[in-house]
Amino acid sequence: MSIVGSGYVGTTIAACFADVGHDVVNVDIDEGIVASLNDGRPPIHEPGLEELVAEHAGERLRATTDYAAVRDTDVTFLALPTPAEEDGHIDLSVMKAGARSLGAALGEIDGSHVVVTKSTVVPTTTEETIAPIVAEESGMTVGEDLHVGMNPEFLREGSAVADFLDPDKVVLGAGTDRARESLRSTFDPLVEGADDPPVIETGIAEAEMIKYANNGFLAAKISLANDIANICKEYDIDSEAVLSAIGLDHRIGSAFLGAGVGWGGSCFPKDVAAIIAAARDVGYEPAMLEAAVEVNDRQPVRLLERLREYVDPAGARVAVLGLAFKPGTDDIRNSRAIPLVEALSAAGSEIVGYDPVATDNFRARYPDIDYADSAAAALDGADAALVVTDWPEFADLDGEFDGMSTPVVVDGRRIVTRREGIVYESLV
Ligand SMILES: NC(=O)C1=CN([C@@H]2O[C@H](COP(=O)(O)OP(=O)(O)OC[C@H]3O[C@@H](n4cnc5c(N)ncnc54)[C@H](O)[C@@H]3O)[C@@H](O)[C@H]2O)C=CC1
Ligand SMILES: O=C(O)[C@H]1O[C@H](OP(=O)(O)OP(=O)(O)OC[C@H]2O[C@@H](n3ccc(=O)[nH]c3=O)[C@H](O)[C@@H]2O)[C@H](O)[C@@H](O)[C@@H]1O
Repeated sequence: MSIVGSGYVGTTIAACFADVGHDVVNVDIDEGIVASLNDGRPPIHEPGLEELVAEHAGERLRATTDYAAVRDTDVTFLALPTPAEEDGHIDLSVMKAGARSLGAALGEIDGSHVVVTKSTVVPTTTEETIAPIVAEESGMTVGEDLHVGMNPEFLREGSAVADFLDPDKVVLGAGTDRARESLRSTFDPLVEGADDPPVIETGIAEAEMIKYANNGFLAAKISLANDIANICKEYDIDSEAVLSAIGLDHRIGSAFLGAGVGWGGSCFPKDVAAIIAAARDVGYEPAMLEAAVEVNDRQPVRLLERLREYVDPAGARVAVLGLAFKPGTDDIRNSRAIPLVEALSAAGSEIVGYDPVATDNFRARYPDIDYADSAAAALDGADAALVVTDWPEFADLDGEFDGMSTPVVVDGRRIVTRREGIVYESLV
């Protein structure tokens, strides 16, 4: 099989498919990524990925910048980025470029080929945008020698390999029997090795929509938890007690009820924005998803309101603890630290950021704030601390607070333990 795009998803699934016995070729335009993979080193950091790539590179796993490699395979997965445009709409420019290159390469084959969208795309994209481009460039005919499928991905950064190899479900969207058969045989060895996940065979647009429904529901679940936690806060009720109690109802479930400063990352924000924009285009105003975004946008504002109850940010030295969008990653895309740092800068604060692994990425975007190489150093002399990412090490902070000039700690993730000698305020 071929996998076009070798980023978070493309590399993870390539290594995992190789591990379950497939011959895999990764096609990426980035020569550095290709060289690194062929050397046995993954271009991204994910637990377990290094071992898999090292084991299979040069054997069942290889990488190339040359799309011609797809001709020796019978199925190609497109794992290319689908970012959001300024107005929230999905930006399909990279997908279209990939489809063009793929089609041009397929033009020279005799038999048939299956093209599967792995990227998150709004409903109808695969059939109405991707398939026609591949068909036009290749001269193939959809449903005859060109078969199309959609296989959404649910892995999380930080546990990508484990999530892919042991999924809650596998969704196989297919336009023809040939595409369905190809998806089945691709996933059979994985499904057999996993904990018997349900396999949902469905149409292509349904598969596309399942991905947005999944991410939209999870993002909205967090926002609803935040809404409830905000009410608790106003009543001085312990939101954790409330949320953990409702999580015991199996109809609600305890996952993704973590209230705090909200959701970020490379996917929830862009995917919720894209499905809202797509829904409006077809004449529906998705009020719940819009509210999920509104609540999420308010959480950092509320955190600063809490801070202002104790410290005037103008001229204050504020330690921002946690710059990554979630613990366990150096990814800062749509991190909640971003709106906070921008608002603190606008208010005239002197900001010092600290993150166990994401500092370099944050510094590249915000070179003008201070950075510390430990939480203790960030807290030293600070007038206030904002806790933004729930890194486990922040739960152990204790004597480090003694170095603060005024020990005000405003906790956006309810991770710091209250102690004598600090003014502790939680967001929720
Ligand atoms: N990152 C994640 O945790 C998840 C991402 N997704 C979805 O998967 C898709 C891919 O996301 P990521 O892997 O995170 O993207 P990424 O940005 O990490 O990787 C994309 C790769 O595509 C390559 N590329 C760009 N243009 C190309 C072209 N014309 N031909 C060949 N290669 C090209 C880039 O060099 C890069 O290596 C997106 O639709 C995303 O929403 C879905 C589930 C999880
Ligand atoms: O489409 C995607 O790319 C992926 O998006 C998310 O995965 P990811 O963004 O890696 O991270 P999550 O663990 O879901 O966290 C997302 C954000 O929600 C926040 N969060 C999560 C859980 C919670 O209870 N509370 C909460 O605020 C995290 O801090 C983080 O900012 C989904 O969980 C994956 O299933 C999906 O495949």
